[in-house]
Amino acid sequence: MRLGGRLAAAIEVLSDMEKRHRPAADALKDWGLSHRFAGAGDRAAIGNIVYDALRRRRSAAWQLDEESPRAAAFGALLLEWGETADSLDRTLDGDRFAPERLSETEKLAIASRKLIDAPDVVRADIPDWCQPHLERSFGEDWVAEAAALAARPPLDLRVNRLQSNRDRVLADISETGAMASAISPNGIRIPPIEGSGRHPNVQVEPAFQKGWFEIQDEGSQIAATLASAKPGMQVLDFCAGAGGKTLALAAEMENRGQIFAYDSDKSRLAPIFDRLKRAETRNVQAVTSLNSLDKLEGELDLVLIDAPCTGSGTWRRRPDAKWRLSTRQLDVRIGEQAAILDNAARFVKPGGRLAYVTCSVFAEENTDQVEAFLQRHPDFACVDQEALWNERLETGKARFSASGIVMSPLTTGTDGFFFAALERRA
Ligand SMILES: C[S@@+](CC[C@H](N)C(=O)[O-])C[C@H]1O[C@@H](n2cnc3c(N)ncnc32)[C@H](O)[C@@H]1O
Repeated sequence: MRLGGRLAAAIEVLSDMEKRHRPAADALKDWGLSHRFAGAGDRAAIGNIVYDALRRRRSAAWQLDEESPRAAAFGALLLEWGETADSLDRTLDGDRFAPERLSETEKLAIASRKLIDAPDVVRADIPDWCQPHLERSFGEDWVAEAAALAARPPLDLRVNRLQSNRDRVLADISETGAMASAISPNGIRIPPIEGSGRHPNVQVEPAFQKGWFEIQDEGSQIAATLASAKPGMQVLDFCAGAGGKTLALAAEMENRGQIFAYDSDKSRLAPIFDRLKRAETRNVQAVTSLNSLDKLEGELDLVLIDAPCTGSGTWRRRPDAKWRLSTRQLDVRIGEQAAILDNAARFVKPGGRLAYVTCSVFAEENTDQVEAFLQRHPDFACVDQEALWNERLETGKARFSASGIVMSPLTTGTDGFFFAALERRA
């Protein structure tokens, strides 16, 4: 397929998403199933246009002065693929699979509108209601922070120290362009893709099959490192999900001590069993019944809460979620987070630690939660978060406050994450 056909396909997928209110991944999968002639390269390119269009939806609408799937897809090529109105005209000319070429009105809008003059919410590429939340979290940097959340993400891997080391994995996958991560001591980064490219399918690498590495955003790796699990500890991963952080904690603990991996949703926890096996993790018990944990009350060295959240820190990877999110969902998550904090804290032993993590950048889900928790639980106190960072990591600088650490694409080059460590008084 030429660019014109790929562009037309992307418009079709974006229209389908809009009409049927469905996630990008589902709409792209369906398109692929009903267009089997399209090769892997075509699918990757169409996916890239769709995801770029979703990341930059408001800028694209501003640029073309038109809000439609067509404007979003053309905008993606103009804003992210280095195309111009002229180059698109030339490329699409004579391509019978291409969408209608840019109209004179659209061309006029492109020529006369400069993104730098656009309102803040447009340059930030966010829904209006998110502005006060981002402004509260990032102060005067909020537009730049939000814009960084609208860029393409890298592919991050975490080396499993139970089985390998970073140099060995880097040597093994050297042809992928992988390099050591900037901050995470066990991290490897494959930079963001360009244009119509795609990230290598690292899951087919023998090194992956052997359990030498996992796919995990560097921010998530850093959060697991900051949790400070040590060999021999008794640990509860209270929202374990598919076990991304559990596996990182097990490696930090060198397979010694015990991790209870609990999740209230059995289906979310299910993939953990295969992952534990592949990583050769031997100190994890997956738990699906909260009652079975009762005997651990007041006994554990570390309780990690990787809380359900809005995911506003992951908009680079899931840009469709940015437009679906609502204040109502934010309120629901805030309620869940407070309840989980109260429920999980009782397992921490006196002198033990509670680590609270979200992949959101909203203060309401982060520092506000920590501060409200401390009001309700005066037997807990925050540790010095910046000192903890410096003790656990050799480099890097995030946004530090007394009640937590915020990572973001702009400051740490990671997804947006929040981490806070609290200690229960002995
Ligand atoms: C951010 S995800 C966890 C991701 C996982 N820790 C990882 O690193 O791959 C949040 C998880 O919290 C779980 N969850 C939601 N409400 C919960 C509750 N009340 N108790 C325990 N887990 C809960 C969800 O099922 C979901 O798997």
